[in-house]
Amino acid sequence: MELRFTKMHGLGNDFIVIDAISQPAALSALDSAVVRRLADRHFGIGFDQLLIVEPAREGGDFRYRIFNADGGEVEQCGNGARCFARFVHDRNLTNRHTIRVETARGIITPTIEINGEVSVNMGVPCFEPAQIPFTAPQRALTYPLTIRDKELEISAVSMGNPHAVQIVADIEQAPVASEGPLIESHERFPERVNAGFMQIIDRTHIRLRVFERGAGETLACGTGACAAVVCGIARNLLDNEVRVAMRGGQLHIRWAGENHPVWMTGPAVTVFEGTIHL
Ligand SMILES: N[C@H](CCC[C@H](N)C(=O)O)C(=O)O
Repeated sequence: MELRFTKMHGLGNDFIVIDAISQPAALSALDSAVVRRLADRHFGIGFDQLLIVEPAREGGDFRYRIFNADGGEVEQCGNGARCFARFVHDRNLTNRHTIRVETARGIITPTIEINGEVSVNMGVPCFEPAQIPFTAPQRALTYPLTIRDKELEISAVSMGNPHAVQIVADIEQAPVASEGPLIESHERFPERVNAGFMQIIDRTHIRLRVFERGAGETLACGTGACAAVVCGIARNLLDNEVRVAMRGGQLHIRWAGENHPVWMTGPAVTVFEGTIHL
């Protein structure tokens, strides 16, 4: 079997996008073992996540499915949402500039801006531990989290997918490689978690690194940027509009506060087209 794919990235967080509307056989072919093999940067194509474009089922324009490099299907991907919008727009699968995209955790609405960037309403963040999911007696701004012999102070939030965010003094010295995997697989996160490391530069500017669930440290993480900003705003450490600088580039995040949606704006780039031989 052959499948056409498009290689894309959002600030270096890289994806392959597969149109399962014109290639319905993709849905049965892409099991977790195949996704893992394709994700390998030597034996496969190489990507952080695989994105699938499916026909809508619940009144949206499209359905959007996301698989991490480890083969696990997940609920949300922010950089991927911008690339998804760019993909369906550039292939004339829609003539809309604001697209209603069904995800495992509700509808998100990317808009292709005049300057070519993509803005996405990423939905309302959820801080309730049970919804993240995260084991904690009650909702709090921060929680102690013990890994090996060290107690961390984290915030926890869901952007549809789970995030644990901690503040560090120097992002370049942050223990992402050593602590990231321990946080990712911590028992208090029964579905594992994305581990964010945030350095606050000032109330409108942070630097961020994310050890992603199922992918490891990526050059950028869209939901991670949203999670870090809303946790910072909830702690009154940030204003409502924040520039998030990551290794792959910058995102602009806006949040008006509790019960409001988070807005993310940034680029989406098409790199090449290819054919998978399964
Ligand atoms: N690793 C994430 C999915 C991809 C998120 C990230 N690439 C983004 O841009 O939001 C998870 O397991 O929840």
